[in-house]
Amino acid sequence: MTLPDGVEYHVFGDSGDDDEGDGIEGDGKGDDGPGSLATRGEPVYGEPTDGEYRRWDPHRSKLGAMLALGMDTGLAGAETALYLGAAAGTTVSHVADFAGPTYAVEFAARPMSDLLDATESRPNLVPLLKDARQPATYAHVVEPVDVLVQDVATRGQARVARLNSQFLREDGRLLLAIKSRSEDVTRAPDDVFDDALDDLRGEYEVLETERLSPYHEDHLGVVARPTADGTL
Ligand SMILES: C[S@@+](CC[C@H](N)C(=O)[O-])C[C@H]1O[C@@H](n2cnc3c(N)ncnc32)[C@H](O)[C@@H]1O
Repeated sequence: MTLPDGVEYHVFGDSGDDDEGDGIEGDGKGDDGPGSLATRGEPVYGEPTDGEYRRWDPHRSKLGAMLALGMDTGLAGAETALYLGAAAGTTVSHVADFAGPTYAVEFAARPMSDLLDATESRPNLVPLLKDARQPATYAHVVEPVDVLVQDVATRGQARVARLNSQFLREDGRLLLAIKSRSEDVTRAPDDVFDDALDDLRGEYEVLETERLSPYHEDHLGVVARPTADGTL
């Protein structure tokens, strides 16, 4: 697996709580060396740091889990990114550490102040207090992007990804985490994932899927690319 430029494995030492035993160090599919996934930037969520490195905790980040599990995200670094479901900035701050312009959409006002704090040292991180189900409300701000990252814990996650495909370049990637319980707590996760993948098709070609356990239970990581029609 290739990590994007700006993301690497770094040994934080004892206090850094490196990922031994989590399936990353030594035997993880995504093992690019010893230590823990890290980017360089100001800390955001109390994560361990070592100089300019900050640990990217895959237990707290679906995209971090996708990278730690060795999924082929297609990320190279310096991409233009649209992130849906930014919350307080845990994951999108790591994205902004290695990406170019990074638009962060979040509709809840409460986590916004933490997200704004994360933007202070990241001039490339653009917070948008918007509903990801209404892309027309931010279409005038967001330029075409190389990667659409989505982690919205809401019903209709595939629909949200379809609605936002308009921003994705033809050769871009959708990196989606689907949470089965947000769709229907009563159904088997595999059935929920099958329906969501069916819903994506037409707008996206699914390239890879992987359950995000042991980091996130009942979540599916999806890498997809837009189909030719209707993209920028
Ligand atoms: C699981 S949390 C995201 C965690 C975040 N991605 C991270 O790793 O740091 C899901 C977030 O999606 C947001 N959300 C849910 N539905 C949304 C929508 N329609 N538009 C924008 N944000 C939404 C929620 O408010 C919540 O903050």
